[in-house]
Amino acid sequence: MNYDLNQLSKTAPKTSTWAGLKKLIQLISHERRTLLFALFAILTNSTLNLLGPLIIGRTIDKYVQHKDFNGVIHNAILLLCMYIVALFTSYKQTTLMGGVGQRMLFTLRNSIFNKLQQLPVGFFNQNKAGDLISRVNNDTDKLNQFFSQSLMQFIGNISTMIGAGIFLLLIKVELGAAALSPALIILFLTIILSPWIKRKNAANLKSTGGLSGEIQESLNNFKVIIAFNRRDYFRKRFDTVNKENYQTAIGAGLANNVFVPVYGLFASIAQLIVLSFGIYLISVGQFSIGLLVSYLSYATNFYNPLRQLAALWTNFQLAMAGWDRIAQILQLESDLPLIEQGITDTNAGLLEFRHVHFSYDDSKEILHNVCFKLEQGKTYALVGPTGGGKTTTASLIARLYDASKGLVLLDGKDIRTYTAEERSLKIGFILQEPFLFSGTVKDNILYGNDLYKNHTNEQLEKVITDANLGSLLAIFENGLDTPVLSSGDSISLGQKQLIAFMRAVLRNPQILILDEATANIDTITEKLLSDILNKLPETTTRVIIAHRLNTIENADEIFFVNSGEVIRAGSLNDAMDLLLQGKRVS
Ligand SMILES: Nc1ncnc2c1ncn2[C@@H]1O[C@H](COP(=O)(O)OP(=O)(O)OP(=O)(O)O)[C@@H](O)[C@H]1O
Repeated sequence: MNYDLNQLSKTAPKTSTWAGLKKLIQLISHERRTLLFALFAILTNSTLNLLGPLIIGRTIDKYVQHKDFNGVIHNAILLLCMYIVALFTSYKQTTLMGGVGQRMLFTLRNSIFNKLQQLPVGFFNQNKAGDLISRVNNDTDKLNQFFSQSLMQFIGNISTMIGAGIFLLLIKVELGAAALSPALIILFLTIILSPWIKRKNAANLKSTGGLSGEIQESLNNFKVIIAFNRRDYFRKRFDTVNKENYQTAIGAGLANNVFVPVYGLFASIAQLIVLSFGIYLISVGQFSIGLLVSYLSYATNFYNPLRQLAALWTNFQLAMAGWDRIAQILQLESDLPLIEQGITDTNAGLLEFRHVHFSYDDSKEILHNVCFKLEQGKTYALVGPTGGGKTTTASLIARLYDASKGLVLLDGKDIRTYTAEERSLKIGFILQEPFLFSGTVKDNILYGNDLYKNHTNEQLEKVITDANLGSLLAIFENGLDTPVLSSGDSISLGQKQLIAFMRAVLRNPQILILDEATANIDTITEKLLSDILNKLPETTTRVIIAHRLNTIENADEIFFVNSGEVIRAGSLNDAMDLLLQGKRVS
C-alpha cells in the first residue's frame, strides 16, 4: 500500500477555497459559544468604528461651522466613550480567539499524534520522521495563528468594509460608486492570484518538512557519519535542501506580499477620486465639508481593512496549505484493517502462509507465492542469504504488514480477524534492532505488559527468575534499576537485545520470533539464551532467524529463504549445502 504522503498529495483532489474554509471552521465548531462572543465583540467594534466618521462629519457641519462648542464637546465625549468601548471589544475578541487557537492547536496535535500511533509500519517506512514532526509542530501552528489572530480580524475587517461601503453609497451614490470602483480590480486580482499564493505556501511547508527530515536523518546517523567521515556529504545534502527551503520561502514571501503595495496604491487612488469628485460636488453646492470629511474617513475605513485583508488572506492560504498536510495524515486509514469474518480452517496448524505474495510499496514483489505451516511447540529456523526475505516473512507472521495476495492464518483463523492487542499477546517479536525507551531496564521490560505493571522490584525479580531469565538480569549492574538513556545508547547492542528478549519472553507468547536476536551477544550469553529458549513452555512455538547456523542446531524444521521464496531445507546439513551452493538474491 502506498503511504508516501508526498506522492499522495500529488494525486489528491484539489479542494476549493470555500470547501477548505468550511473544513477549517468545522475544526472549531464546538467552540460555538466563545465564537459567538468573539463575533459579537468584533461586530460591536466595527459598528463603533463606523459610527465615528458620521458623528465627526455631523459635528463639523452642525457645531463647528456654527461655533457651538458645547455641541463639539458633547460629541467629543461621546466619541471618546465609543473608542473606549471599541478598545475593550477589540481586547476581548483577541483574548477569546487566542484561547480558541491554543485549544485547537492542543486538540489537533493530540489527534495527529494519536493517528500516528495507529498507523501501520508501512507508513513509517515510506515517510521521513522529520517531515512528520514538521507536520505535528509547524503546520498545526499555522492553523493556530490563523484562528487566534486572523479569523476574527478577517470577519471584523469584512464587516467594517461592508459597513463603510454601505455608508459610502448611502451618503452619495455616485461618489460612493466612484470610490469603490478600484476595489473591484483588487477583488479580481485576489481571485486570480489566490491559487498561486496557496501553491507557493504549500511548497514552502513541504520543503520545511524536507529540511527537518534531513536534520533528523543526519542526527540519527551521526555515529556513522563521523566514523565514515561523511560530514561533507551530509553538509552538501543539507545545503541542497536548505537552499530549496530558502528559495521556496522567498517564493512564498513574494507571493504573500505581492498584494500589499497594490492595495496601498488602489487605496490612494480611491482617496484621490473622493477628494477631487467631492470638492467638485461642494463647489456646485451638492455636498458639505463635514460630509466630505466623513466620506474620506469611510473610504479609509473601506480600504485600510482591504489592505489588511491581503495579509490575512495570506495567513488563510498558509493555514489551508498546513491543513491539507495535516488532513492527509488524519484521513489515512488507521492501522491494518480488522476484518469481521475471515476463513477458518482447523487444519491450518498454529500458523500458515497460503500462497502469500508481498511487496512493500507496490513496485517490487518481495515474497512470491510463499506457503508453509508452523505447528505448536516446535522450533523453526529461517536461514538464507542477506536480503532473501527472512525479516519480511517474520514481519508478516506478526502482521506488521498485510500480504498483497494470499492468506496468513493464525490458530486456524485469518490473521486479519485478530485485534492488534490479541495479536500482540499471541506473538512476541524480537527485532533485529530492538528499540528501547528512556527509563530503566524495568520500564523497558514492562513495556506493553499490563500483567506485571504494579509489581515491586522484588516481585518482578521473582517472576523473572521463575521464567529462567534471572541469569540475564544479573548481567545488568543495577538489575532492574539500571538506567537506559534515550533510544538505549547508554547500553550495548547485545544488552539491548537481552532486554528485548526478556520483554518478549515475559509476555509468554504462543509464537516467539527472534530475528538475529543473538547476533550481538557473546558465546556464553548466547548459550544462556539457548537454554532459556529450550526451557520455554512446551506450547511455545519458536521462529529463529539466524545467520550463524550453530544457533539453530535444535530446530525441528529449517526453512531456506531466498529471493522471496521459502522452501523446506531439510536437515541442518542440507541448509548448509543450500547456503554453500551460493544461492544469492536475484
Ligand atoms: N522497509 C522496506 N521497504 C522496501 N523494501 C524493503 C524494506 N525492507 C526490506 N526490503 C527489501 O526486501 C527484501 C528482503 O529483505 P529482508 O529484510 O526481508 O531480508 P533478510 O533475509 O531478512 O535480510 P538480512 O539477512 O540482511 O536481515 C530486500 O530486497 C530488501 O531490500
